[in-house]
Amino acid sequence: MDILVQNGGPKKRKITFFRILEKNLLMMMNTNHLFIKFGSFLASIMFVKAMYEQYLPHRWRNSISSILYRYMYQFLSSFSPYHHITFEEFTGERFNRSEAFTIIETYLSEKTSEKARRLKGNFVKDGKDLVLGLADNEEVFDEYEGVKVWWKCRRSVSRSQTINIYPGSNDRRNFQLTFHGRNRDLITKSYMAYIIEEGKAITIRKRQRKLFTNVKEQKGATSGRWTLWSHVEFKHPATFDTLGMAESKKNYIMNDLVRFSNAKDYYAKIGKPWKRGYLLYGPPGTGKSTMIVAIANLLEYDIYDLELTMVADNTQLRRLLIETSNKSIIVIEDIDCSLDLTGQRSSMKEEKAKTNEDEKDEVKKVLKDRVQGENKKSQVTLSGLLNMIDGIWSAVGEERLIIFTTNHIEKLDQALIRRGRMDVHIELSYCCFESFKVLANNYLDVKTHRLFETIKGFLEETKMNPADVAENLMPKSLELDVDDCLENLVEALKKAKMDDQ
Ligand SMILES: Nc1ncnc2c1ncn2[C@@H]1O[C@H](COP(=O)(O)OP(=O)(O)OP(=O)(O)O)[C@@H](O)[C@H]1O
Ligand SMILES: [Mg+2]
Repeated sequence: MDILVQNGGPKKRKITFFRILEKNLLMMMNTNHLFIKFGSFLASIMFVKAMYEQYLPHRWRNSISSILYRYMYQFLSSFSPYHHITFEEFTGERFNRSEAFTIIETYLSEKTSEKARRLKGNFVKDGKDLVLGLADNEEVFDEYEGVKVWWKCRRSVSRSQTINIYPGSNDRRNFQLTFHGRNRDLITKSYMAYIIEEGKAITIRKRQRKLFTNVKEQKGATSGRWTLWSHVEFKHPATFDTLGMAESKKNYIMNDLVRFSNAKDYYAKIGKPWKRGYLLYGPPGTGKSTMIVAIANLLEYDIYDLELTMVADNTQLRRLLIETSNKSIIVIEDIDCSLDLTGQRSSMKEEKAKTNEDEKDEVKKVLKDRVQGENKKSQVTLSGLLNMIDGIWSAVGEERLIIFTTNHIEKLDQALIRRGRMDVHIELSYCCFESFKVLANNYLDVKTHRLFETIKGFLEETKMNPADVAENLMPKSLELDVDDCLENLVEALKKAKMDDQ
């Protein structure tokens, strides 16, 4: 409300103002009537406001207003039982987003988006997913162990006159958490720890998983940092459901994996880094690589496919390890062919025997020659690899699986595969009837068939890997004819049996 005193010059007007104010204050103090006291109090405030607007230079007004507001706020909040914690979006360096703010934002986007009335949406993963978050200045409540707290996303626009080259960088956002003072301990200790854990878990759940491979050092496309890994989006439909394997073995492996992924405290208790080694061995085409994908899909981990021949030396191997993220699988496929690691701890006699054996195996010989050629560049040693698996550096990061695959377990150095390094050894073998049933169900949607008994008999007598069984089960035309597919398989099994004899 503006009060104007129009008569007289500015000096006279000022005097009139003070007189009226004085009269009001005197009236307020002298009267016994509550109503008049209150009325004159209000009138005094209005006069002060009018004088303030009339006589105070404009440049002072904002700062005086904010000081007054701050003191009034402090005065009122000293009576309030509620406490506040503020998390700024940017702390310290202006363009470094605060980790706490990001975690809270993620937490609130999932936990409170059902409760908030005003939300804001954003597309992520190249426009495939919609993420909802709290709209600016919207408040929402959350409950923790029966205690209610309030979150508010506050946004203010800086009044600074400087022009900023970064879009939106004049906006300041923060999350304000409000709670009753009597719950202070619970909120600052357990609730905050809970938010951090949940926020991180949600981030991991929602992230786009990646398949990494090691490269010669290059600049990361998004981070701009020099990196040794390049990646693509990880998408592979193989799961434990589609994996042909005896049910009991499958359950054992799945239970072991799930137990591992929930065993953070256990590993801390026994004083071991939170990692586990798996060795998958068996003939070609028995599902080793497929199982790695199934594991990654089960635990929602990233995969780091490490090509050892591309690694210059042990130091680079260590750097590669450091650059891997948590919740990931580090895979070295065909470890027996990757580098000539096997001979380094064996005696000369064993080495010679091994060479003779290899020469029988033509494919392996070609591979070995190639690897020996590439080895000239790579100086990774067995001890370097052992250190990567369980040396001091292996404790960098957590929740990681290291998986080796091989077709020839007998050729590997015992030090490499002993328990503690490769904790679980899983043999993937030729197709058994149980594996066949899983494949038949996947490929043909059949659980029983008159030819099943015949196939069972053949599978017991002959060795066919699941990859070949799967290929025979694939319909050869657009129309799915179960009889045809199963007969194809019977023919193939017959042929394999004759070849074996
Ligand atoms: N146990 C299985 N269950 C389902 N599919 C399988 C299985 N084994 C093999 N396959 C199929 O055969 C193909 C080859 O399997 P995979 O690459 O996993 O074999 P591998 O054991 O890794 O072979 P290699 O030793 O040659 O690397 C896959 O595309 C997969 O579809
Ligand atoms: Mg493979």
